[in-house]
Amino acid sequence: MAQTLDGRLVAQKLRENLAKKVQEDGVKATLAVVYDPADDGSRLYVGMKQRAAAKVGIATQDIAVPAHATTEEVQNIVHELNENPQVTGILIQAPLPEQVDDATIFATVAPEKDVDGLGVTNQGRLFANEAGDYPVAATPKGVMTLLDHYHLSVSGKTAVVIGRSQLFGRPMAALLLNADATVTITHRYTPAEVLNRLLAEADIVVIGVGIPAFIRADQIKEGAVVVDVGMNVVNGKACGDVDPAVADRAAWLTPVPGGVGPMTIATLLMSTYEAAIRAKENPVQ
Ligand SMILES: Nc1nc(=O)c2c([nH]1)NC[C@@H]1CN(c3ccc(C(=O)N[C@@H](CCC(=O)O)C(=O)O)cc3)C=[N+]21
Repeated sequence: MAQTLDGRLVAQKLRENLAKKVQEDGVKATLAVVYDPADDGSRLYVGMKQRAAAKVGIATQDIAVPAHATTEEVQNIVHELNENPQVTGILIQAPLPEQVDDATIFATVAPEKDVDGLGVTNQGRLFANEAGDYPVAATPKGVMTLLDHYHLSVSGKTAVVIGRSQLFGRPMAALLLNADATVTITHRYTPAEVLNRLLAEADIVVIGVGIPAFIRADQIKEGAVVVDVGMNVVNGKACGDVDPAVADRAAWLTPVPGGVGPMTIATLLMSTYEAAIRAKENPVQ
């Protein structure tokens, strides 16, 4: 039976440490969250982020995108937040209304306020494995923190990332590569037999495709580490992309809920705090 990678527990520790630091440093951080209020998931997750931020002493400001806003209009909202000295961090909650190009909006966020690391400057730094402090997408960074907490080294391991989004798959693969794993990214055009061949060899599998039970136990190598980034609702209950029976073959598995989700939120808050500290140390002239 797989051991649990308990994201809820680790995230709670991270938030407790962060709350102490925010208090000691007296840093004022304000996170602006730009989101689509017509998206059920976004309303739920934005509410969770606000409550978690309030508990650690980070202020939030939520900006609802009007239903018919154009990409340019949302860019203008972001420009104003970029110039607002009160706002230390900006999160673009995906997905925005469908007529808005998410990637263009991510790229509009000022790099020093881009706390989810989704703009081209910060993604470029990540892909170049640049040294130094810069924000990295919260979900994949949270996955790395969780693996590290359980002393699961990725160096020299074979990793398969399923999904190639700007939010998850691409930065996940970059982080694993930067940590010296041998990484393959698969996606919707990867033939099933290729995926199965790769999974049979994978020491680490990280999946985020939004399809319940996409991965079954017989596809996984015995003793693998399986990280489930999926966030689905089936019969009113949260579930991931991994069939629960995977626990019979994997050595380690993240639950849903209680795995990657809480790590994402704790990581976002830490990145928001770090951006506010950097802003204090290097004020923009
Ligand atoms: N720029 C951007 N960054 C994101 O990080 C981002 C985003 N856009 N858009 C949407 C997704 C989704 N997301 C979640 C975060 C936490 C939980 C979470 O904590 N879930 C709870 C369960 C919640 C429930 O019960 O439904 C858990 O897994 O335990 C879920 C989903 C962040 N996202």
